[in-house]
Amino acid sequence: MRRRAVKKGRISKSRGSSDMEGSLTRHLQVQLRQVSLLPPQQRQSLSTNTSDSSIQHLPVASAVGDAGAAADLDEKDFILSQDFFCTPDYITPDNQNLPKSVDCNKEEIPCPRSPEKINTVKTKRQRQDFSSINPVSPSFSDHQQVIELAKDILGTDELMKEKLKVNGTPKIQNYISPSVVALRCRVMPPPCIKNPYLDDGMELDVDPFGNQRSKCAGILSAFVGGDGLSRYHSDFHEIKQIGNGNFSRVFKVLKRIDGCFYAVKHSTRHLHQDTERYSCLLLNAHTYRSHENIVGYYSSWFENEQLYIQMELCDHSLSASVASQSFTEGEVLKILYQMAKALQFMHGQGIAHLDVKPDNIYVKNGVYKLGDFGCATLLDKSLPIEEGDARYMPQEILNENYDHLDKVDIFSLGTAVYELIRGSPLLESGHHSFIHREGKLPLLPGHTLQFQNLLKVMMDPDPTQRPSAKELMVNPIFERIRRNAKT
Ligand SMILES: Nc1ncnc2c1ncn2[C@@H]1O[C@H](COP(=O)(O)OP(=O)(O)OP(=O)(O)O)[C@@H](O)[C@H]1O
Ligand SMILES: [Mg+2]
Repeated sequence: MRRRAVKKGRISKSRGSSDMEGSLTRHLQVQLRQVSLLPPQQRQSLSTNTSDSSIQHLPVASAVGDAGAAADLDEKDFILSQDFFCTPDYITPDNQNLPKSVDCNKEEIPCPRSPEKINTVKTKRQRQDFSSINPVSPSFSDHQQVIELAKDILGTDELMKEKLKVNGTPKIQNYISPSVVALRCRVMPPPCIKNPYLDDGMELDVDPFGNQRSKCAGILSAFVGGDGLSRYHSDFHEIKQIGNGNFSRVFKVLKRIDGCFYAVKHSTRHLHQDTERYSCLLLNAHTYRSHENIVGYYSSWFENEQLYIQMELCDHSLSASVASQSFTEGEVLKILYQMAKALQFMHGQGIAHLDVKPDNIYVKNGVYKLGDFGCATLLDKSLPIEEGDARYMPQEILNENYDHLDKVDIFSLGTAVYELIRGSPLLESGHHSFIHREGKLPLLPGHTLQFQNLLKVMMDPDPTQRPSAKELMVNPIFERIRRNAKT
């Protein structure tokens, strides 16, 4: 099983018509495989424990694995948000999430478990909550705010019912209006500009909400503008675009509810099939791991058939530095050591990155982090393989030998480091890229023999001769870095 990438700079042998689907389907398979590795009792308990956000994808995965369920999923516009148990899903049609016994087409729905008294209390609480989370327009009363929003969202009949409820003299009792459900889903979290508990040194010079504070326009456009409900716009305030990929755009955003900055990647690929969507969500949760040298992952979801990934915001990637600065041996060794740590972690989880290159090595506060898991796959070759950038791929990959996928990452890392130390980008084809694949590295004047030998062995044409990430980390060349890390 193999796939070939179509990105610029990537190997581009035939992949049939499944260029875009390839990694996505593979993503699904990665997750399914992991799910199936769990013992049945554990799977059972996980799938029933919906309060644990880290495993919320499991029921979805098992649904995909089940043929009957899969057919069901085809028919429905199913809820795709990973945290679907906790937050409203903004792409799901309004009625999807209601209990089966509730007929969502009727405005007046009997609610057997909601006696009048409890309804009143709930209404009060909802009003209070809304008031406390509305710093955008503090002069607006909560009631007024709800009604104003409702005017935009609901029809007049529904509005009357809302008014009656809010006034505390409900004419219609034991009743949940779909309008109320819809309205609840449209409540925007508070725009917290800066999280007071974090001191990450990243502050905005200007108030990102600008004059929207005094107007309702901003908040309303986030609710009802463009394509309808948008989780992206209601949860985040977009600051600026910070990157452009082949199939993606990356934005610096401020999350309204916690006041922290994140990077959100919009995949510009349109994912029409449920399986494609699931697989994207699931792989992302699976591969972005909690490790100091791996770009942090927070969440992913779909809007308008596009995948959104909320990630840790980094300062920049190393590709920006290749042309502008040349690295000293000491700096490069630091990068090498930290990337070896990231790879040791990933390989230990049975995952190969397959696209290690300066572009995918990010820097944050002086710490190097491996990111972009678009080509990640399982080491045991049980999944299709999509190689990354051809310039960083060893010869065995070009020969379709996938026996040592972990060593492919080692070769790519060696090549990336070689490029950084050389201070100029590798060409897509030509003398240098050919030579480095043959293990005939030109000497690097001014650099220690120990360092040059290490690069040479990392880029050995025979993958079995290359050190593993674990072996790399204990190389004596990193002695000083290890000592410094301990102190
Ligand atoms: N977490 C992040 N923090 C800061 N900047 C980022 C982050 N992720 C991506 N970027 C920026 O966005 C650019 C594009 O990233 P992306 O991974 O989408 O590129 P790509 O690999 O070319 O895209 P694709 O995955 O579609 O092929 C990066 O080069 C980087 O400048
Ligand atoms: Mg990338």
